[in-house]
Amino acid sequence: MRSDSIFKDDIAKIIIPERVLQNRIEELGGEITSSYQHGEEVVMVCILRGAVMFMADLSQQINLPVIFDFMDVSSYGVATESSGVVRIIKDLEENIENRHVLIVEDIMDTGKTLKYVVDMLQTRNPASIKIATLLDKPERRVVKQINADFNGFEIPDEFVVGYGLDFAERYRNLPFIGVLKKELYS
Ligand SMILES: O=P(O)(O)OC[C@H]1O[C@H](OP(=O)(O)OP(=O)(O)O)[C@H](O)[C@@H]1O
Ligand code: HPA
Repeated sequence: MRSDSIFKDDIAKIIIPERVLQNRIEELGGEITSSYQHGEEVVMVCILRGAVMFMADLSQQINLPVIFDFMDVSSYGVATESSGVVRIIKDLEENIENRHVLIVEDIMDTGKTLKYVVDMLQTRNPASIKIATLLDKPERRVVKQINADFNGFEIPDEFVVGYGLDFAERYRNLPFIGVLKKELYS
């Protein structure tokens, strides 16, 4: 972390440093590329807002023609516990029928958000749906029928911020994944 970081006193520890994060994203890009046919077009669906950083970096490591689209769903509001009620705030612009969809998500926690998004996109008859998540907190899973095809890191059950992930909309612009000090939200 920069020594003059405005958030320095809020982060208990860094669990995934910037370099480690970027190396893994490069690997994931390779895995994703080889999982499709050569030259196949993929519609990358970024789940706003947390997956913005991951979408931007991951897409540059995928050697396929990719189309960007964005969907905004929300279940957390300003809380650190999922409300369980997923709302669509912004839908896709693209018609995904008969197209290959790669959902790009920052974190799978309870799994409720991804389950909801996958079920909804499935009704639009895409050629395929795959999921790429940067982080997975398996201990927190409530919805068991959902798995990421590509996952960056498994992390313990701690509330993390940075690299797109927020607490009350803050900390998204940190270049690493860190654990927020408990006293800031408990
Ligand atoms: O597996 P789950 O328990 O459903 O949690 C994961 C979801 O929660 C967060 O979104 P949030 O609603 O906080 O929106 P944000 O991406 O805009 O921060 C995160 O970005 C995932 O989309
Ligand atoms: O640990 C987390 N941090 C930020 N947002 C989240 N959404 C689900 N889990 C988390």
